[in-house]
Amino acid sequence: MGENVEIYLRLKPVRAPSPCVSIDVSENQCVFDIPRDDLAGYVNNQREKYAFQFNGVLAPDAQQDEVFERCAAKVVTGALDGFNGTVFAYGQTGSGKTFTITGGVERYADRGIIPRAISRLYADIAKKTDGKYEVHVSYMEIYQDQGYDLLDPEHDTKALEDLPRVSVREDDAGDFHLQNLSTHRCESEEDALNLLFLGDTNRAITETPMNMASTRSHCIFTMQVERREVGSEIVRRAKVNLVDLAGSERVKKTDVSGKTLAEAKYINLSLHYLEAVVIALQERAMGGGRGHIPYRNGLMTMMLKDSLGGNCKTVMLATASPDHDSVDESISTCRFAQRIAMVANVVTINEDIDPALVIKRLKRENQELRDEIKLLSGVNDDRGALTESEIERLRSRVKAYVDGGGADEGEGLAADIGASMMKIKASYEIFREMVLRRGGGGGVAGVAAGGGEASTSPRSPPSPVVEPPGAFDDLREELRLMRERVRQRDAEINVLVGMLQRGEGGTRGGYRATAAVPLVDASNPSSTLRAIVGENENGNENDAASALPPADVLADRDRAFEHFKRAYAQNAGVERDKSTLRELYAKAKTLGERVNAARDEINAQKSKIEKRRVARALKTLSDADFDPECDAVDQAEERAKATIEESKCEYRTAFDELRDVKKEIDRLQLALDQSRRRLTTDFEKWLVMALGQQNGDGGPEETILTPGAARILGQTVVRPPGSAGPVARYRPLSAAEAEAADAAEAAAGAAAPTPAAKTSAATPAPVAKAQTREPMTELPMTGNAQVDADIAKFFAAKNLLMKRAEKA
Ligand SMILES: Nc1ncnc2c1ncn2[C@@H]1O[C@H](COP(=O)(O)OP(=O)(O)OP(=O)(O)O)[C@@H](O)[C@H]1O
Repeated sequence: MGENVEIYLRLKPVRAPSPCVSIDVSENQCVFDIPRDDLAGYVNNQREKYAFQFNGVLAPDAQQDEVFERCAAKVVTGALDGFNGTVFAYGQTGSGKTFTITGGVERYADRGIIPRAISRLYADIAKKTDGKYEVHVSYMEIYQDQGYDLLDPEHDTKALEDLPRVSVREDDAGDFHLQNLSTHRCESEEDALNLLFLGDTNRAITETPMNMASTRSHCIFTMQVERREVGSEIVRRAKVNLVDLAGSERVKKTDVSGKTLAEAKYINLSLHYLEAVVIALQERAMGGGRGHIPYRNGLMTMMLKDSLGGNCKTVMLATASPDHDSVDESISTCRFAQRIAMVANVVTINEDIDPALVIKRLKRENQELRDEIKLLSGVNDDRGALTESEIERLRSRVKAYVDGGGADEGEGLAADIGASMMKIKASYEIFREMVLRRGGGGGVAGVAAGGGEASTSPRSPPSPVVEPPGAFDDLREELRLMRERVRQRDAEINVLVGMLQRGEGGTRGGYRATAAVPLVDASNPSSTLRAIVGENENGNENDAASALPPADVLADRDRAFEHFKRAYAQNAGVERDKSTLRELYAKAKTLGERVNAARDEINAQKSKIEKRRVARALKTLSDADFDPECDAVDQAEERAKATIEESKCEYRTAFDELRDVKKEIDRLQLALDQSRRRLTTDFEKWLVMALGQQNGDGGPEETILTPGAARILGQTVVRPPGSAGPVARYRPLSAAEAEAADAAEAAAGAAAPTPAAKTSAATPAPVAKAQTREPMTELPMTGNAQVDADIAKFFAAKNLLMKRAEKA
């Protein structure tokens, strides 16, 4: 997609704006109307009116959020879609470039494009569900055409020379690569903001006294965004450059000498190179020029190669001061912007194939092909017979496959057989024997003894299999264990479903349907209760928990919970974790205060230095004899720098500690959440069992609950035909029954039962309702079509609830 660079003009608020400068925000125009008398000192004395057109004009009262939304937000959003982007500020010294790109330190609302871009990027990433995003950040300063890494964590920075130097390498395709510039992975917005703060602080304290109040260097903050789609080999990479260029004023006007002149020359030179690149691009856009774009001349132009004439959405923010003295510089800024607007970029999504994933896939395909070749050529099968252990391994694979039938087992079987025809045939033999013996053991004698040959020979018709004594014992035992496991799962499902329904605050506030629960080991009920509650602190079993609480405690869910919690072994650990968490919070608070205090101190010292430099700059202008080189060592500034240095150490130490504490808090909170969930689940199980046991009943197959007990559990009780008295047999409702119960309740206009936790055991309403229902028929599995359909419906409903429970 061909896209021209967008240009915006931002005027800085000044006390006395020149009457020569006017803007039309709705027309995006800025007009300089200069009386003929004033022309002598200005850029072109043949004209008196200059009108410049922009993509947008931001008036002096435009706020930082408007500037971000209009100029930079789309560039940030584009990066998430894989488009490179650059926003750069260009204008004379003091016109507001740094204020626009980085922001002011006084007010939160003054934060500039970089911190806002960081926040927006992470906020947008949080909303994305289409893949995994990673952000890397780098921050570089270019001073006298030399790059410096502002984010080097190793060095104790006192001067610019302390920072690592960045160099550029050009590859065969003419692309430039930065070397020795650190990039930092940022998991969160906070990480990225802290790096920005570190870079800004380094930038402030490495300014030389000769810099005065103006920035003599270019700064580039880069965010690289990488997106990987789940299950795809394609990776999208895009980078966003946020650039604060050095002041663009002319040397002759600033009338400086010595080191400042050298700096100004460098700045002018690099901006001159920038201008040369832009002019060459403009000529190319108009169909002329030599086609060569002189990016290679300077570091800044190499850095901006993609942004100017390359694959990048680029926005230029021209900043200008609308006061009388700055009119000529403002006109030249606007002229430069007009040239930039001619530059056309070709913007494409940066998608790449992730080589690691491709290698993995190719390796897999390769292996499959090798297997296929072996299979077709029978290479592997000229070896001897399968060994006993190979056959045993195959047997257990085949058995697992038959038992589980899941994808994993299937893959396991295929992986084990590989490309060996001999193993495939042996597997068929094992299948055959299993079918003939109905899953019984027995060797694959033919395979073992005769090897490949024996296994391939046609088999004689199956002879009637005589079951050897005890042949099925292990299978029966296995079956019994499996049934047991199924029953346990059912109990867990019921607890989950109940929790889900109560959590959802459904219309009825209680269990809709419940299966018979294998609640208590009939032979030793209290052992089951003990198993849930666990061992106490000393490693002894907890008798308090296995002892049933009094009936009135069990009848009140809240009190029952308190009873359970007191006895619950893991509760002591939870309480300990809670108190550790409280301590960690207090520690984090103190550390946070230390970080903020250090940050405030650094900012205060930074603005102190800035003010001193402004004062000295003014003195340079007003006092002809003042020599900035002689006044280079300003004691107060040196002290301020030393304080910044100390505060920086304090900031880093406190921040590192805070990060560690935060990680610990996150871990502990996760553990606590898990413990809380376990506590609730175990309580539900315990309550079901305790209530079942209280009734003096409960066996492996089903539990007898009184209607009151059922109500405490929040369950709907269905009275089977013929049952009478205070005891209700507790069994599943079919989906049809549940629907019928709903309809009956709605028709009766009855209020939904309150959540079980708050229902008193004496409240008869829900039970009375259950008792007045038509007696339901038991659900014998007789093959009766209607009954089977009901069962099927019930399980469908149960599965649905299970899925929702899992989701929840
Ligand atoms: N839009 C604005 N609103 C309020 N204050 C501003 C605005 N623009 C700039 N300023 C103030 O003007 C002063 C100079 O601005 P800034 O440092 O951003 O200029 P600059 O163009 O980056 O200068 P240099 O080329 O020296 O880096 C600062 O004190 C800044 O707070």
